[in-house]
Amino acid sequence: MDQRFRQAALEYHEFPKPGKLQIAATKSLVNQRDLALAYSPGVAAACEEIEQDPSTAVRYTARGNLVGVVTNGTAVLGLGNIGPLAAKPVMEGKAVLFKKFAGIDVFDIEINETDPDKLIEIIASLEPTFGGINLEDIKAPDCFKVERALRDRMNIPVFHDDQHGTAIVVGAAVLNGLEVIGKKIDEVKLVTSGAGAAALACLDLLVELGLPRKNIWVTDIDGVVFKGREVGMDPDKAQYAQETDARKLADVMAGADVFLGLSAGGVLKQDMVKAMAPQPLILALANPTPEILPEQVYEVRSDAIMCTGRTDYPNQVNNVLCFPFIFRGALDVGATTITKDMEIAAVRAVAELARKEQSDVVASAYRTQNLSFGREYLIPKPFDPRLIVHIAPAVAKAAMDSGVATRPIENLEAYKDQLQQFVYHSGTFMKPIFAVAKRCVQETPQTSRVVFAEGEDERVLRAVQVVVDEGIAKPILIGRPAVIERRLERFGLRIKAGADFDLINPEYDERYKEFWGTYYDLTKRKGVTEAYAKIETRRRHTLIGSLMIHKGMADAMICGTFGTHALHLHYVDQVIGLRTGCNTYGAMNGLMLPNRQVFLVDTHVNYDPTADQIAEITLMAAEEMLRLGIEPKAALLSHSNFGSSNQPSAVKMREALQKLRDLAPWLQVDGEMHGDCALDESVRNTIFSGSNLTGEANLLVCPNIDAANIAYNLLKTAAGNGIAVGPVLLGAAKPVHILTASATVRRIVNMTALAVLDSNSERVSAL
Ligand SMILES: NC(=O)C1=CN([C@@H]2O[C@H](COP(=O)(O)OP(=O)(O)OC[C@H]3O[C@@H](n4cnc5c(N)ncnc54)[C@H](OP(=O)(O)O)[C@@H]3O)[C@@H](O)[C@H]2O)C=CC1
Ligand SMILES: CC(=O)C(=O)O
Ligand SMILES: [Mg+2]
Repeated sequence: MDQRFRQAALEYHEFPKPGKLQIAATKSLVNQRDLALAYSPGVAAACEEIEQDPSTAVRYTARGNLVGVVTNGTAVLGLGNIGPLAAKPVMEGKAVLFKKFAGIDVFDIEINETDPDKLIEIIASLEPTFGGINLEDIKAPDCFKVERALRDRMNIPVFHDDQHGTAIVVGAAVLNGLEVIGKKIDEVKLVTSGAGAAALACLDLLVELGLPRKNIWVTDIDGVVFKGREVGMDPDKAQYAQETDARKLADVMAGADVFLGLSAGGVLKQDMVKAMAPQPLILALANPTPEILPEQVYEVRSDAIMCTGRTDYPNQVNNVLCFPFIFRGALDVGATTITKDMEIAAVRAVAELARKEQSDVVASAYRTQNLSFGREYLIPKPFDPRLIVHIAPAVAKAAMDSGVATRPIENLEAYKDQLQQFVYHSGTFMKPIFAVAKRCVQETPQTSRVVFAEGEDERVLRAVQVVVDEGIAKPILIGRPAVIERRLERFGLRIKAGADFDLINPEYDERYKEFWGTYYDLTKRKGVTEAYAKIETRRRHTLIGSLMIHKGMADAMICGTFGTHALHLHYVDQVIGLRTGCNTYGAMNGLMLPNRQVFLVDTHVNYDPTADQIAEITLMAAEEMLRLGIEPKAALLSHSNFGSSNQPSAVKMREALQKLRDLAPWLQVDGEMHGDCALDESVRNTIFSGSNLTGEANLLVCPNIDAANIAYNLLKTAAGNGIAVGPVLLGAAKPVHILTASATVRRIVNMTALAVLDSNSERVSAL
């Protein structure tokens, strides 16, 4: 890990609050009555029900959706025995992944105990708290004993993620890898480096999938696992001992079709790779440093297929593809354990998903990568929103078939639909946009230059630090060099002018004459004199940024962190103007709330838009949402509900609806309607039947700027920790986003990624 990334990781963990987790209450507690219900005396009712019938705990407590991620810190990633306290960041991380990818709540439990028997007692005693136990980073062979004992004793799923989560994903990658190179699982030779928790569980599952035991050669820190070896042996390892004189990894690599590394960084050498069979499949999965890096493999074997455990290379084989979803399925049917059949169902679901056509969401999100099934895409990406919809129902069904489901699901199709909703509500949608932006920067930096008009602002500087760390844009800052340098130092930021970003000094730039000349040419018939053009070009940074885009020196702009929207739009309009075919600008704001995504228009531009403008803005917003991989469902909002009022604003929305129906017959849109009808289909259906709008609307179109702006700010503030995206400027000829004075660092970063997507739109949509 380089020093910069290390520093970024530490900052991520420390700010704005230490750690990655907090507890959130699911019930309101705002008055005396709530207090009486939540606590004494009301809570006693829930206690008594559970005492009489323990199965009701799933109704009255959070247990049914609560998993304990439990470790004693004895084999943490590839870091070794670093102890339970140092393991806590990893366990918090697993908790975040459970929540983000599958909506599962987690308590991370770090236990200061290395004696496996005592560990078993402690964990077994936690059964009343949890719906499932995810064991994590406990060293082999203790982990085998602990898991077996807990599976016997506990009546909830116990799953050692490093064993079975890894095995499931490795199983899928091996099945798909062999399919790509045309080899059969019962004919290949496999060599491991590592004979610990992960490696042995992978081997057990691969044997289950058809790999003959005699074709497996296991090595660990003491070399080859052979019959008669006495050092570092245990019964689980002994099952794979071979009758052989070979003693070292290098001795068994000749002719190997598959290498499975679950040991430590740098163990596999180029000479060993050279000795492998044609088209070798190499899974170098040690974290954070793999047994060998892909570039080292390709130097000596261009015919190899590579997988690592890391995000920054293709084919990320990591148990994150499995554990959130296998628990989702198991919890939803109240499984009492996780059976081999549930694991195999998960393997098949992961493997099949990579072979399927890409969903719209994934295709639009990762469009710049080659994501058709093949050498660089053996298994799905962790942010593939289809994972939950595929794996969880497969696991739930296998649990029911195995007879371990205490709450069987009658209608699996309805269950899939319910999980689909989760995908859209989970707010993971920014991440793939970052991935595309990053790819654009790597491949076409010349069209990924974003100019930040307010380059001296603290939030902008902090955001640019993230932009540079993440590699999601080529930043250009407008600001005084001495001021920027001083502030970077004061805020402890690491970015440097020249190396990480270009700097435009508004007080002195050789191109000043060229800039004001262009501005004057563009505006001399709009009342701007030469003298005024000179003054404006020196003091208005949004104007300088717009001129840079106009002259091809930048590709996109982020501005507006001070002042009014109109102040900035004025210069954008003068220099960049409307996109061909557009008659108006509009502003769209998105909110990624915990349980829904909504976009609102027009929050910032048109004070009282006409019906034509509303129709045009709605259409531009819907198209922008489609580009983000979100299916737009538009509601035209009003104080009037489907014709209940004839006030001018209601009539205007009805006219806008007719225009939209003509302009965009493909768009799900209806109105005019109340806000509750928009967001709740059941309310809508009681008022009006036959709407072409189904489900929850996610594009809320307001009759005027007051309504849109007020609704947006109320929702944003009331929702607390939702992610805000916007305002997205609609209608401009080039990607420019005018933010607001309340823009946060996170919002600036999000908008930068969006701007890069826009500035590469021709390339992105051509691919
Ligand atoms: N990509 C993924 O999803 C996952 C990756 N992993 C990674 O796999 C690795 C092992 O994890 P886990 O099985 O949980 O840990 P364990 O401690 O249970 O096993 C580690 C194994 O690797 C062996 N080993 C350690 N150092 C070397 C070395 N230099 N050369 C050869 N063998 C060595 C150990 O041998 P001995 O016991 O003799 O010391 C042991 O057999 C870690 O790097 C971890 O990050 C784990 C789970 C999931
Ligand atoms: C991914 C994981 O669980 C590990 O490396 O330990
Ligand atoms: Mg682990």
